[in-house]
Amino acid sequence: MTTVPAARAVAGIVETAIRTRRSTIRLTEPAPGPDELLDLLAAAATAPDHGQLRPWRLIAICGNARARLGEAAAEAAPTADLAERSAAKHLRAPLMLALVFQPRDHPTIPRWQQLAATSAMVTTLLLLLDTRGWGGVWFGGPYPNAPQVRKHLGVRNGEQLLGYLHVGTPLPGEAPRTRVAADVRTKLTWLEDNAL
Ligand SMILES: Cc1cc2nc3c(=O)[nH]c(=O)nc-3n(C[C@H](O)[C@H](O)[C@H](O)COP(=O)(O)O)c2cc1C
Repeated sequence: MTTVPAARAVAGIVETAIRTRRSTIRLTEPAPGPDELLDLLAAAATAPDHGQLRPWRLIAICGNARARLGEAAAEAAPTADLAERSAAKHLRAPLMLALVFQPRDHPTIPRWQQLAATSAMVTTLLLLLDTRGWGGVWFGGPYPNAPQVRKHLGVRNGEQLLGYLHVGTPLPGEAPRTRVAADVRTKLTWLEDNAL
């Protein structure tokens, strides 16, 4: 006889948090400070991670440091217009978290698994921010591979900048965006063979 497992008491709350989370693009002050960020990061670091390699590090960029990073990114832009736009992007949120992937050479844990673990950590961090009332969104750039940006942030050889989390307070009065449910029926295949 098979029995259905008992759900943990937090099941409904966790599921609601996941189903209602949205990325927040329009952000304002304040943003979480260093103590809260470390606390959130400790929680996010519980995400699945083969070998607990934690192959990542974050760089928190706030205040005038955002404008200076914006200048470095602007240098990498191919046109003056894109330079201006890319510089402005660095001032959209009070806090930017540069996501640095640090893959290790490992005999049994390939790079792709380390990248998957890093992505799981970032996704968990976004969910935690959202549940605490902070807003956050993951942007891939601008120009994460540009030498100017890598040098400015001190991204070392072998490391890869996976973009930035913009973090802050959702603008007051913004209605939460509703989500169109994904049709996942074509995303799941069952293989079953009950033959004796
Ligand atoms: C690795 C990664 C990079 C992303 N880069 C961008 C980006 O550069 N620009 C953008 O508009 N959205 C980007 N997105 C998508 C947003 O972060 C966000 O997921 C999207 O706006 C959907 O919002 P939702 O998270 O509320 O579903 C990226 C997402 C991921 C996972």
